Amino acid sequence: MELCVDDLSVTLNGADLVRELSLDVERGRMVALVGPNGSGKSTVLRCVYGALTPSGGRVLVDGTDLSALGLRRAARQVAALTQQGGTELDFTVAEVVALGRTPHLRGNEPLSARERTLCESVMADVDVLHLADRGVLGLSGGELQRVLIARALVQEPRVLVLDEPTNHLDLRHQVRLLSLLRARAHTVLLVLHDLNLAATCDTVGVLSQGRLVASGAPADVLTRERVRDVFGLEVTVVEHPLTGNPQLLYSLDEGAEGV
Ligand SMILES: Nc1ncnc2c1ncn2[C@@H]1O[C@H](COP(=O)(O)OP(=O)(O)OP(=O)(O)O)[C@@H](O)[C@H]1O
Repeated sequence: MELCVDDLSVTLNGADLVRELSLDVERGRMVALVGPNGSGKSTVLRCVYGALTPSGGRVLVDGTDLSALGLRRAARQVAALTQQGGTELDFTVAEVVALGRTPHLRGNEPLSARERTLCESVMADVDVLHLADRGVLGLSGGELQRVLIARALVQEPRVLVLDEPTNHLDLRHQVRLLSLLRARAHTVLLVLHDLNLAATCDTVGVLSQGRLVASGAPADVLTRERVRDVFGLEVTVVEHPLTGNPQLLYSLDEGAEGV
């Protein structure tokens, strides 16, 4: 198993944010975590990429407990796109992407020819190569998000952990990103709010109040009853005519109780 989240619990300031959560991601598979705001998705990811020490349980990557590794070695195992992943300094796009190679470099060692080619090809993949010489502070939200995704990809980790990677992306870039992750057979744990995008993943895990209340194939998990129970929303579930994945349809009338 590439990533094994084993009996994870997080208690902060007396609140149980994550409760006894276990989840595996096989090599080359994509697992989406979905759930209402505040259900604990980011907290789980923070434990996986090492920003938070769980109160109980452990995270294993390829059988190794990440907490036993130093920062550099851990960063070769897991790369993260976080919700607060921006930069306050006006580095160029190319410089920010190249920072993804830091865990693989010694001191001020320059990038090798292979690494420079890797950075360029990943920038082309996520459609930011044309922005290479621009300062990141002047980018649009979606452009910056794609730069940060590129930085995580060039890190070449075993496992990619992506917290709402489609945030800010237009529809074409959302689809392009998930297609790329799938085509390259990356091992991915990601948080998504769009349940129809989550339905394209191999496994969907549903969080509610810190508990994993369902996990499995999208068609088994994304049912009308579960969406009603967990999200409090009435949806109609139809089968995608081409892929067979479940697709959720909703109308504004069903969500009219206020936010
Ligand atoms: N340091 C903290 N102390 C107390 N509670 C916290 C702390 N950090 C997060 N929380 C709470 O933990 C809960 C889970 O937060 P988390 O960010 O994991 O949710 P999420 O499912 O990712 O939500 P969203 O969909 O809104 O991004 C929330 O209620 C949040 O307010």
